[in-house]
Amino acid sequence: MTQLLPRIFPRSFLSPPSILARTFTCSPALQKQNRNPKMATVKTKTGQEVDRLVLDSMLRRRMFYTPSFEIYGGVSGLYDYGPPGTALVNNLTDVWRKHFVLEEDMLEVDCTMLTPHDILKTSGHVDKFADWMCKDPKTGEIFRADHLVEEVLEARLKGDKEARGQKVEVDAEKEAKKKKKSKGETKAVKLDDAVVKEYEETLAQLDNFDGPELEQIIKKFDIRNPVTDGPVLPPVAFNLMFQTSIGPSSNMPGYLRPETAQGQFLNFQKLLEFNQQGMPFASASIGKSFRNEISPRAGLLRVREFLMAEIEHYVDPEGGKKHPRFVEVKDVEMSLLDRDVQLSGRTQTTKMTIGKAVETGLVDNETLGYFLARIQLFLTKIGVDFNKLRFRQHMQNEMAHYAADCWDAELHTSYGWIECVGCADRSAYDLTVHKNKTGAPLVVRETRAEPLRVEEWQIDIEKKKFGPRFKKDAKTVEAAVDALSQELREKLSLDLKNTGKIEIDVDGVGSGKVELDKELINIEKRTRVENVREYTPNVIEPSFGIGRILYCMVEHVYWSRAGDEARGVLSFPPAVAPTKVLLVPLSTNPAFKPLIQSLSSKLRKIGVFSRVDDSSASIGKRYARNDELGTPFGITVDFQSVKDNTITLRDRDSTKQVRASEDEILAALKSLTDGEETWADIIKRLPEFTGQEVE
Ligand SMILES: Nc1ncnc2c1ncn2[C@@H]1O[C@H](COP(=O)(O)OP(=O)(O)OP(=O)(O)O)[C@@H](O)[C@H]1O
Repeated sequence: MTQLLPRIFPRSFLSPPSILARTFTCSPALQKQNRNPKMATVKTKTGQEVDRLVLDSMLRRRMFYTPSFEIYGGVSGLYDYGPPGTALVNNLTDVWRKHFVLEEDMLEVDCTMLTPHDILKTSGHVDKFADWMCKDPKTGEIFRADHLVEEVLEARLKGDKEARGQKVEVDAEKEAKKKKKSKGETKAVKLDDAVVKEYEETLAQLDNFDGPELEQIIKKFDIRNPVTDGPVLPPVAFNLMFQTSIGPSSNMPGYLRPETAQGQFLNFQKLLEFNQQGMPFASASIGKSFRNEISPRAGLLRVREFLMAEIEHYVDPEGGKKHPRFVEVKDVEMSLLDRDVQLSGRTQTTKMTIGKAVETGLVDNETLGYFLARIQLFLTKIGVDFNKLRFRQHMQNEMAHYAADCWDAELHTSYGWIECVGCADRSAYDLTVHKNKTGAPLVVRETRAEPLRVEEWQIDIEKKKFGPRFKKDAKTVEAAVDALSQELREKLSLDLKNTGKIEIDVDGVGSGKVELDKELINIEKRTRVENVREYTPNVIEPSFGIGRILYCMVEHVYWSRAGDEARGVLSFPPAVAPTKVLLVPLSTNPAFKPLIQSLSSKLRKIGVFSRVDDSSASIGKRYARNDELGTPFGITVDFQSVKDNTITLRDRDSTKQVRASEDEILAALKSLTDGEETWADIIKRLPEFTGQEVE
């Protein structure tokens, strides 16, 4: 009997009311998706060009993933993973844990997904975690503004190329969608050279634009609904968080978290204590995040619920943010696409070691550089093709105002370059805002070797009067006073002396301005002797989207045997392959059963996940099925095995086999799946088998 893969697979956490109320609605978005026009081309690792539709249908047929709630019509942007997909996710996160958490002694935490409003208000998500969308007032269609600009300008550039008789790479998916919905196809219209340049420059910097800038671009280039050619309204901000309320009384608004980071920041003080005040250190977390994307598309690449793996590395901002292990990665060569190149409208990457990139200041500091290199090592370990990987620096406007530097690891696929990992130096922003809001000491305290004498402007607050004057806002006002810079304190001390009162800005209190007089505060220059240094650590944050990485990696390891599209192979490295070894008895003869059962149990004991295929299909068919599932090794049991306990081991990629005793093959499998040996090592030390299995 065929041994089944584990049947536990995570379902989407989000359920539409239609499912919960058991009524039927059919999502037009999913219907559109299911119509599945001819797709773009996947360039495989062996250089073939395969229609993406072929890979897509293989992944669905083998149940790597499937649209959630499909029999109810589905909801775009929500997917369930099937057994091989779930195993792949688990193996990816397992490698991630070993590569980052274990290797660096990180402190892993698991925080709640439900987050009260106040936390996300303080972090800035309530006000700023938004994308820009525009609406076609006639059809009601909603577009993500930057995607709309991209689509229209790319179509015009394509039309220009056609008119100039140049070769055009066609994204057949987009073309087919367009044709289906409209009369119009891309028009072959020659553009002015200056216009082409302007379009290209705009596209290269698209991530750099905010809403008003996108509005200007839409006006300037007369961007319209690509289907109806109708005008669209100016972009408006759309917050991407799913709102909910916590508890039955609905008086505690909350959100499903859009990232795992905030839970880690809020536990900083306890984690530092757990780490016995040792700095630097990192926390890490793997968990679901939720974003109400305006236009989810491209399968797993843009979804509304996804697994994130995030690291928050806390570092002393003084001393250049050095990393003690940077020397181990400094020679790692990387493809870097820097900000200046993008601003000039180009997309060429520079190959450079990370050591050089940090030395020349291209990458801001060692700790950031260390993580960029470690991200690359992780991605190539799980099967990502180095030649389809680049690190793109964020442009100034693209970064949050507090970020010091930010790079995305992007992977090239049939959808173009896709951001899969973000790596940002978030400075001290997050810990500072939460500290200011709550008064919790999210800081590091270190005893100084030599006491430090500091001349500074100090503010004394008359607490007895402060409370009655500001009531519930007293703490917030006090925190704002504490946060005043030395420069401002000096200026305010003069104002206070001259006018008897001052005004300061306080976030979240009425109009934001608060008046303070001499009765409430006093500002004076004094000398302070500091025995303990107190500082807010800076945070370097590598942030991984597991689903995106999974899909891009699948495209990178995909190829078809002998150029035959029907014979797909997924060459997963053994560490991430859903099943490590397939056990195949030569036929359904009961004589093979005891040996298969004993092999199965021995493999379980040594921790190598196997699966039995004892169906009546031919051996070739059974292996072909497992090529599609990416199973790297196969053991065949024949009558020779029953006699002398020798078995064959087959390598998925080369289809070569070796024959040896059961013990030798099991030991080889263990070292192959642990990554201690490769197939090239095995075939050197065990006899190759080129004959036929004994029937
Ligand atoms: N809607 C999504 N679907 C799947 N993965 C996502 C989604 N949004 C973000 N991610 C993943 O989470 C990682 C970190 O999130 P981050 O906030 O940096 O993404 P982002 O810059 O908002 O992404 P994008 O610009 O593509 O919307 C991304 O690199 C990506 O792998």
